[in-house]
Amino acid sequence: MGRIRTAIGLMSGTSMDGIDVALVKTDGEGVVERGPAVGVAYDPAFRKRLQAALETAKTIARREERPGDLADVERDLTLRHAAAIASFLDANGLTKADVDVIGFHGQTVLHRPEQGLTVQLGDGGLLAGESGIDVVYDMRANDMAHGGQGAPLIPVYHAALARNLPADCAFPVVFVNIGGISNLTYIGPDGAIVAFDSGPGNTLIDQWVEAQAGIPFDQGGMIASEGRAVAGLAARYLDHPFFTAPERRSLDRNDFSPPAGGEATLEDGARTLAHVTAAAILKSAGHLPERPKTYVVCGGGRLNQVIMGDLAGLASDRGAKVIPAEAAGLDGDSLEAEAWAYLAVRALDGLPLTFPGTTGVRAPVSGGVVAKAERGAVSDA
Ligand SMILES: Nc1ncnc2c1ncn2[C@@H]1O[C@H](COP(=O)(O)OP(=O)(O)OP(=O)(O)O)[C@@H](O)[C@H]1O
Ligand SMILES: CC(=O)N[C@H]1[C@@H]2OC[C@@H](O2)[C@@H](O)[C@@H]1O[C@H](C)C(=O)O
Repeated sequence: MGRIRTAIGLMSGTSMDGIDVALVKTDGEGVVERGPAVGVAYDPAFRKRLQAALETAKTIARREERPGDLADVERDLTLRHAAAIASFLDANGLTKADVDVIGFHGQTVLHRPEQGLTVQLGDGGLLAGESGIDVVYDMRANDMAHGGQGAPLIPVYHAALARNLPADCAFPVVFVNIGGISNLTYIGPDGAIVAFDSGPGNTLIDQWVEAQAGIPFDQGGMIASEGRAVAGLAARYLDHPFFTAPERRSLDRNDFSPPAGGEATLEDGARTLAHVTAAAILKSAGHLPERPKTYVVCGGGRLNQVIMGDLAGLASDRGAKVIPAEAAGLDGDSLEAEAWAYLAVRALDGLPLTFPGTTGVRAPVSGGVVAKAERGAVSDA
């Protein structure tokens, strides 16, 4: 067992709905003690700025470029993370001295694995200075430099959690994260890990209901529950070459676009896209080495009852059961942030973050950049 550190993970995911903060005590290996967690929502104006940042980022050719107002957005984003840390510490009666490291994801604004390009806004040095805590950030780049897709990174944390699942979670187990994009991690009976992005998660639904009704997401799947799936529209998404590609690859939020306004009613569009989200996961799972027996679902999409209903139905047809993370004793909202805390500790100890079976990297590699609190210095982890 390695040294146990107290780490805080910070995740601003592809849904751009806010910052998830979670504390974990861990040795970066088998010891994982999950602590408090909180979600801090972005105000609508900042969410719009992030959405605009994705457009601006499309011109980036080298990952350090910050065209347009991206440098300002990065600073603002980082200061929001610093404020989230300050209020999290305060709310939990902690001080910076109680925390060894922060794992800082930042905001992905561009992800083009085929070009070896992935860009996360987030100034680790600024966050270390503001919080007074060492920060590990930019954890995707080293994987890409070694031939990986730069995502998903969460599988090594799923594998750690899989060691302590309730006895009724039969293996193979698949952890599914339904965020903006969905990704899955397969853990075989022998502990083998296979992981990849599995398709659009909530991003199409969010963009659809925003454009059609001016609301940010389909709470509980209420809108979808009043609609009917449009078969042709669903097929258009599920026939995307991504699902039949010989090699699994990671996705950019912009790889799938929402339907055009006239293609469905608000309800039918939401119903169709909820089905696409569920069916995409099962379609991608067809590339796994063995049929999964249990799906453990994390991320905001598990709160959409229509997605969950379709997922349960499709999985049951294949002899598998679907449970939300909470039924496995986990917290489906904070799991990604917990993972970034866990990854930061692994990075400090030089342990691999990614593996050939998770990102396609040539050999297991560590990663991340360390920004020291006291000196404002930055170095590779
Ligand atoms: N109560 C709810 N009912 C239905 N959907 C919800 C609910 N709460 C959140 N969501 C959906 O979950 C999304 C946020 O999920 P999550 O925070 O897991 O994503 P993320 O971390 O931003 O994305 P990613 O995992 O792709 O990086 C929201 O945009 C919304 O679509
Ligand atoms: C490039 C990037 O930010 N990818 C995210 C995104 O959101 C989900 C999916 O696409 C996954 O590949 C990844 O995040 C998770 C947390 C990961 O790296 O494991």
